[in-house]
Amino acid sequence: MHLLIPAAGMGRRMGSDRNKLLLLVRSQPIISWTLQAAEAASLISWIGIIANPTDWQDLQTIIQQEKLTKPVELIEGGSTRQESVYNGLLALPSTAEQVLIHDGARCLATPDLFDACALSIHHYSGLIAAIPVKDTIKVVDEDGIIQSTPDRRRLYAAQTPQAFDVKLLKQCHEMGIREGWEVTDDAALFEKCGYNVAIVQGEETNLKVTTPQDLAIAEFILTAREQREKENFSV
Ligand SMILES: Nc1ccn([C@@H]2O[C@H](COP(=O)(O)OP(=O)(O)OP(=O)(O)O)[C@@H](O)[C@H]2O)c(=O)n1
Ligand SMILES: C[C@](O)(CO)[C@H](O)COP(=O)(O)O
Repeated sequence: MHLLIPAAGMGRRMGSDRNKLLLLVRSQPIISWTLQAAEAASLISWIGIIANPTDWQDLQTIIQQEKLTKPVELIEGGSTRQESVYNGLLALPSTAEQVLIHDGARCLATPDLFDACALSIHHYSGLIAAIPVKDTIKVVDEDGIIQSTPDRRRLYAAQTPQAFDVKLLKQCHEMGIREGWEVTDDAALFEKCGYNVAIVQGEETNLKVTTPQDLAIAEFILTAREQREKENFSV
């Protein structure tokens, strides 16, 4: 299975002066954790990192340090996540029939989650990892006045990995370009084109590192994981 990793963001909400994926969590760049999970996922055979050429040298160094056994390609990013993913789709090897797309910023996704999505995409043409929302969600008008409270039992928070049939996703992106659609995930393009998108159970810990607070939470989760591994090893 081919994996595209959008990694060409600016990290504005992080307030960082460089791509946030190069910031360290537990002494390793965020993107390193993402790559380690992709390397450990047994069903991923090829990795495309979509990034700005200004970061390519740093990324090459990280790729070498990680000693990845899977082929990795660097692909030029766009000015939005949507554009970056489209560039990634155009750069896929012609043999790729299905693709997983996973935000570089979701560095806590487990190899099992990648594999669960890679397995399930054989039954659907589009799917996403997602978890039921825990809060009550309000829809507001432009003045911030609540208009409605959707039934929480029908609400899910979208994560990545997201997986799709490559030909269909390319068509949806091209339709999006023609129609001027601006969306924040690939599933939204699929939905707008009238295709079904299924949900695979995501992970509570699969947060997108977006703000400085998320960095601290990611650090905490990775420390707890390492501690648990040590305890299991010593038993
Ligand atoms: N032009 C862009 C913008 C975002 N991304 C990637 O899409 C993922 C999700 O985006 P987000 O977390 O919003 O990252 P940033 O765009 O860097 O953050 P911000 O919106 O705060 O600037 C990240 O892995 C990011 O690198 C991308 O490949 N190309
Ligand atoms: C794709 C995504 O991670 C699903 O939650 C999210 O939509 C990315 O959005 P962002 O606006 O780029 O943070």
